[in-house]
Amino acid sequence: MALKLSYFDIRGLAEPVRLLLVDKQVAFEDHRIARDQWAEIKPKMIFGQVPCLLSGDEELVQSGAILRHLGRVHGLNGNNETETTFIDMFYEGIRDLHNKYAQMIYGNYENGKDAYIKDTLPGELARLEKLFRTYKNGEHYVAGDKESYADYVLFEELDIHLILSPTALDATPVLKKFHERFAERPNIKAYLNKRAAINPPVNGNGKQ
Ligand SMILES: N[C@@H](CCC(=O)N[C@@H](CS)C(=O)NCC(=O)O)C(=O)O
Repeated sequence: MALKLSYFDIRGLAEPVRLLLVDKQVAFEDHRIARDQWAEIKPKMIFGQVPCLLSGDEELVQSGAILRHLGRVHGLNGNNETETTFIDMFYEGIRDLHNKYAQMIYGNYENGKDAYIKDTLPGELARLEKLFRTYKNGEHYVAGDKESYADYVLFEELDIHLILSPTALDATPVLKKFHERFAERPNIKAYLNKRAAINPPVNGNGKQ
């Protein structure tokens, strides 16, 4: 089934999807929408927004739905109901952190960045680290021995926070190790090297 992922030329909400597809060696067209094309494309999108994954002639939107779909199709969704629910719960927790990050990035970067790093982030990461240790003390993936869609989201979330603050993970060694391990996965490593040469913005307003 031909896949086409449409999004802006930034990392944003599409990057975990790209990471998952690259890691699983699923071929896809990485369609990057230029800002001046958006006015024409927006009305064609189900919710007027992207990312959008075109799978054959099926149009999938909402980043969480896209990730869960790929999770089911590629066996990245846990081995049983308990694991699947845990993975969903973990994903939603990351989304909550990402919403706080996005509020700061888009709404209050100049005045809010330092306070976000100092007052908001440590508690958020500590909670995620505690949850991450649920399975096998966090030595592998979100749900234990096998990767899930939430691992790609977690990796990207940690990665963008390291851009924001290079010491962000110093107080959460288990998450820090996960980030280091995940970056060494051969397909991810090759993608990260390729991406570094282009260095696309993380966010739509160029702040990161
Ligand atoms: N809940 C949606 C949010 C999608 C969203 O906010 N997309 C933004 C880019 S990150 C967008 O399309 N912005 C352009 C617009 O709204 O016109 C999801 O998770 O996919």
